[in-house]
Amino acid sequence: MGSLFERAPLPHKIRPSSFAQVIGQEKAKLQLQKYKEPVSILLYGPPGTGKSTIARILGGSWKLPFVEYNAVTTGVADIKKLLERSEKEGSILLFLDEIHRFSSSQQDSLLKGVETGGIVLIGATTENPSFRITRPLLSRCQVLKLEPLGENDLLEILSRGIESLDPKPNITKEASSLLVRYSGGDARKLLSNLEGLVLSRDSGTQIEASDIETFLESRVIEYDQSGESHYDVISAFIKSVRGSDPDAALFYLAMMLEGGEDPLFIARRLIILASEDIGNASVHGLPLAVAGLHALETIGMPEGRIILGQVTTFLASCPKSNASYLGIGSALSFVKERGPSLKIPNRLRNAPTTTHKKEGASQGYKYPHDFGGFTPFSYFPDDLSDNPPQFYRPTKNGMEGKIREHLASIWKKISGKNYE
Ligand SMILES: Nc1ncnc2c1ncn2[C@@H]1O[C@H](COP(=O)(O)OP(=O)(O)OP(=O)(O)O)[C@@H](O)[C@H]1O
Repeated sequence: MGSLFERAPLPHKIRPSSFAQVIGQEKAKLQLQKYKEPVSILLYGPPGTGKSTIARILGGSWKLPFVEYNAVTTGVADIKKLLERSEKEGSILLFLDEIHRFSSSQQDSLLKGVETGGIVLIGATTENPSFRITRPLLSRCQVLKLEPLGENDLLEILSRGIESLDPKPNITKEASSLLVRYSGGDARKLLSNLEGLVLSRDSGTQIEASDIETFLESRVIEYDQSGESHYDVISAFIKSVRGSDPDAALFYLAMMLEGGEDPLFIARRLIILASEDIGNASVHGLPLAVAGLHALETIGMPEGRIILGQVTTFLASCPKSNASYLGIGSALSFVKERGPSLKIPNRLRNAPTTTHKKEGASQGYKYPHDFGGFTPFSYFPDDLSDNPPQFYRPTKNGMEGKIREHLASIWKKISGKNYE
């Protein structure tokens, strides 16, 4: 058991690292321990009952590199990249949380890897796989159902949590039962509530049933981490940052933190936003968001809230541009349509040998620094030179405005570019 990070949230800190430490789930454990060789599995069960925990344990016992994605923030391109990596490095265990959020075509992108064994998939879902997982994927996976954790299981997990806290809190039996009842069978919620409760009180005082009620009542916002409200709040959060409203963004950030959302999940979403919605309008956005994730991993909670608060307010206050996001999107569509038939022009090829030179490689290339840093030149394949496509259309926002002015000034005599 344990986490790399001393200050990691309690559920992470005491996550079981072997089947012997997993409480309950006897039927599933019995079945899982039979899988000596890697197999792809769909774990179906209520939130906080051990799905990601089990995936990690399997990864360890099969000695496979472990990659964790959430289907909400993952696309076909990520799966393709993983497949390419597995072709070079061998099998990879992909733990795909919320797999039911993948569309049919996204699920199809997993088939090749699962079929060849390059990707050993462990998909986690709270929804019945027969309805939400495509037939071809379903037929390639073992389906295992995790049961809701019973009262005794939850009490055992709670006492593990209590034992691991320093100083060890003093909680009455009634208070423990109440915490279990309010967890709704979700061990993560149970442990997060315990941690929140202990942090909100002076150490050494006895925690009674009435304290639990007061504490939980103060959490006015009903926030269901794996249900619809999780997606509604993260969506409202992202939209507020994108919409440059730091106050609304902080409001939704606070809602997520109060509700026990995984802070690392929030930090990862901010990294994507920094590139997708701010991009070159403020080039400080992406490095700050990445630094935020690293800082959070090092510092943990509750201080991690300060880091998330800073990253959120900065990104919300930055000028916005989705020009590079749109640019790579249209370049990818273009290459998909035209790419294979287009040749790299000789003037851009390297000429390391005399044969290359004889073929004309590098002939006509103009080294921009010989011309003061820039000289007009045709970089596209010859078939496109007459009418070169323009993918990047910088906005006038923030620093991108300067980029746009610069590009306009150097490319002004060249047809096909439009920076007006
Ligand atoms: N069966 C269990 N035995 C012991 N601890 C558990 C068990 N299930 C969950 N936990 C505790 O709860 C935490 C969260 O569990 P885990 O991430 O495995 O749940 P999950 O089923 O993947 O949830 P979700 O669907 O919400 O992602 C774990 O880190 C661990 O501390």
